[in-house]
Amino acid sequence: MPQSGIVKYHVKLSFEVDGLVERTDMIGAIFGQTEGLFGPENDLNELQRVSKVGRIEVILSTTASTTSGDILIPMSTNIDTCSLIAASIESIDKVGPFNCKFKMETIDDIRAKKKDEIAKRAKEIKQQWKTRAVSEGDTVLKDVHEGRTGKIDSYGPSKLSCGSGIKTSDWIILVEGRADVINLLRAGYDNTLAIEGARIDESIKEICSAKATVVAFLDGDRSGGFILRELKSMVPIDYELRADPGIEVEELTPQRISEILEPVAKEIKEGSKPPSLKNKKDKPLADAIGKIYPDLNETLEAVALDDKQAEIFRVPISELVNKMAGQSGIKYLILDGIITPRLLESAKKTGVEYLVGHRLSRLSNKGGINLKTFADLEHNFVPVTTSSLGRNVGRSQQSASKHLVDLEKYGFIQRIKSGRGISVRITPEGYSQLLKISGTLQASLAASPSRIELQGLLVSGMSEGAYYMSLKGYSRQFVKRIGYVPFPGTLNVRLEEREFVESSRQFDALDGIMIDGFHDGVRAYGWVKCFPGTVNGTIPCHLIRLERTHHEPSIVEIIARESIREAAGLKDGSEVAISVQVG
Ligand SMILES: Cc1cc2nc3c(=O)[nH]c(=O)nc-3n(C[C@H](O)[C@H](O)[C@H](O)COP(=O)(O)O)c2cc1C
Ligand SMILES: Nc1ccn([C@@H]2O[C@H](COP(=O)(O)OP(=O)(O)O)[C@@H](O)[C@H]2O)c(=O)n1
Repeated sequence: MPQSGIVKYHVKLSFEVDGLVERTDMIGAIFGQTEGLFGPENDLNELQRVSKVGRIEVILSTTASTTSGDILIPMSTNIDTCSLIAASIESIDKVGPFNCKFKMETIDDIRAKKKDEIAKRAKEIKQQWKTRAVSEGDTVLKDVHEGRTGKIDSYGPSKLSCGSGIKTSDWIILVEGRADVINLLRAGYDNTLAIEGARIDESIKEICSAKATVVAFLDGDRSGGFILRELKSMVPIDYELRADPGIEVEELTPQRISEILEPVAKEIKEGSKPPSLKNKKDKPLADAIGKIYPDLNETLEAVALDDKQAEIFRVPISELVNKMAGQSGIKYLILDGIITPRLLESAKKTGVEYLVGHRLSRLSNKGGINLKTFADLEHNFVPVTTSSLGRNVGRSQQSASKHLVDLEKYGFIQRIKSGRGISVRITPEGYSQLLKISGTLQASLAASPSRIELQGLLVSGMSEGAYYMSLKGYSRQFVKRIGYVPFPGTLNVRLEEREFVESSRQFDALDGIMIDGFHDGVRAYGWVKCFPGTVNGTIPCHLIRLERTHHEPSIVEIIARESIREAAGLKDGSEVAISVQVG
């Protein structure tokens, strides 16, 4: 085979020799008798030297007195040279002392053959991919719509494109256009409605208000953001989903759609299950408690009800024992607190039948009173929306939703559907995990260091630091807030050890000196958080954390009044120690 270049042609010849010969005789005849016929550019020896002809294969078979066989010559020249070589070999009439005859059989175009193979394989891949996409779609379809298949349809007076399932599904996905509806149908979602243009149609408001859950799934570009804002001002959106940055929903693969939508679909579907009481007999009590729990929760008060569930009194728990003394006719006593032995005793004396609170402290001798917790009655759930939860923890709505699913999987929370949204509560297992975490946090905060020390190696980047640092929008603020115009650039330090990378994450939660992000009319620039410190013990600097960066977490960036490389005589690979003041 040619060493370099791609084999383009296989030149095949057959031969017959009137005598017994070996491979080397054939090769010798081919090279020897064609040499110099048509100049170096068409000479087999020369062509092989420049790797345009590969190793010549000779396949021999012999009889008692003759030899025949085939020759295969891999070539990467043009077809003219191939033909010329074939014709030259056909002109050979002697191998050693024996007469012979060569006959050109074929010139195979290897690239064409390869192309055919590639095309065949491509068809296979496409077929497999299509099959996979369809089966993925089917799974989602089965999970989400319990077997319904969808087709494109239209909705309302404006004939908005939609999936055929929007009328019957109790939740709806709002997308931007018809192509998105089609793409979501491919992925198995038929409860999709295209808003078609940023102006929100009246009929959209109508259908949304009739659905238990409304999901917005918009393009990952700027206009997707605008549409989302507009939508949110017109209709209540329970879940805000976006395609990946810069990508449109119509461009997503079925697999990606499923990754984005499935957790939400699952949550909606699971959330639709009504809460199940441990004991069905508690239903009337649970209903009664359900009416007062939202107003009682987190008030630290107690409410007493008579047998018709009418309120007798409502007092702070601290006054409850005194209040109960001498009371009669209390059937239900419900408190936003723990049922203690003292309260139990007092309730017994008053003739209370049902005593309900958040938890029971160690109690013995119930004495005929029905003791219940809100958890027993499914009433200690807190309503949440995954978008607000995401906002609170600085994550996307998708990841908040995924976290809730995971927390439930581990048994730390329970979720139920409530009204338009979901409600969650922490399980005893979740509560004990929280206690553990809070203990660890308290211990580490008590020992919280006043400096964070990091070590790493100096590395170069893509010279973007200098550009950003030179922008007026930043440099004006730097002077005001850190007291100097920094050297244009950032010194990148790669933290080689995991413990330093972990330490550096603390900066994200710490307050630093803020340099605000800004907009220059064309694009937005992110914020910068600065922490004062020193490099290698002497050079004053600020470690910066950026809202937007292309660096991975193992790289920290340092700014200073001067060039740190020059001041400390550093080059790529030099060790850098950073000491940053915190708190
Ligand atoms: C003051 C400052 C502001 C920055 N603002 C942005 C920004 O708005 N968007 C962005 O993508 N990167 C921003 N960057 C980050 C750079 O893109 C980059 O991640 C890094 O800071 C410098 O890269 P380099 O080491 O390859 O030069 C900013 C960097 C600095 C120093
Ligand atoms: N205070 C500073 C800031 C940057 N620098 C260096 O100045 C150069 C320009 O910074 P930059 O952020 O544009 O470049 P890279 O970090 O992308 O290589 C880099 O070689 C930095 O390491 C420095 O020596 N001292």
